[in-house]
Amino acid sequence: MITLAAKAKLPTLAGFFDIYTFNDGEPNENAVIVKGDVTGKENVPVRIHSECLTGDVFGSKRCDCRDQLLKSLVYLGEQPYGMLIYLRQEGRGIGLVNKIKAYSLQEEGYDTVEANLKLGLPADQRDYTFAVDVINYFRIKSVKLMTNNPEKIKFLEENGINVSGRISIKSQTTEYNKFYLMTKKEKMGHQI
Ligand SMILES: Nc1nc2c(ncn2[C@@H]2O[C@H](COP(=O)(O)OP(=O)(O)OP(=O)(O)O)[C@@H](O)[C@H]2O)c(=O)[nH]1
Ligand SMILES: [Zn+2]
Repeated sequence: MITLAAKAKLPTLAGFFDIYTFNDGEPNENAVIVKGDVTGKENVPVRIHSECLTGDVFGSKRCDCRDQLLKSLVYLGEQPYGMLIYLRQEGRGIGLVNKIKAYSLQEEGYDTVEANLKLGLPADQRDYTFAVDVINYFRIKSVKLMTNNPEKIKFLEENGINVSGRISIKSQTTEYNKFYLMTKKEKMGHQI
């Protein structure tokens, strides 16, 4: 269950959005940015983006998060309606300190999945309940999910959301992220 906490206009590099924050009884302050009027609509393009401080903010090349974030924003900015749900689940839910510990292990040769396991943590600890609640809050009839991650689609469908399509977000492969992207494809089933 979520309730609206505050809403305001948010002009961005990708056009005009509204930003919503909600109370959901959890300590994380998630943000939702909405293009146009999504209420009651079908086939709404939705990006569920997981926080990556190193990538989203600092432009780290170890991952493709910033690339996906910017491409999603530009795409949404061109649509009549759509939204981006920004979930504060850094490091696939393990937090910043653990993610940096995992990076350090990756420098010793572990891949992104093995590094989490080595730390005694699950490979992916994320939960998309907040996203489900947001989609229901706007009474959205169906979504086109902007993702390469089949787990996100599965979670939404198992929780009663009608996923009418998938929009893939192709990100740039570089010498720094190619092993990470390959691991996502081969070990985490990403459609890339
Ligand atoms: N634990 C850990 N988290 C990482 C690592 N690299 C990126 N992340 C986090 O992974 C999350 C993004 O997940 P991805 O697997 O890149 O993509 P996704 O969100 O599952 O899939 P898409 O919807 O296609 O973007 C963010 O929370 C990042 O902080 C890493 O090496 N270890
Ligand atoms: Zn990242």
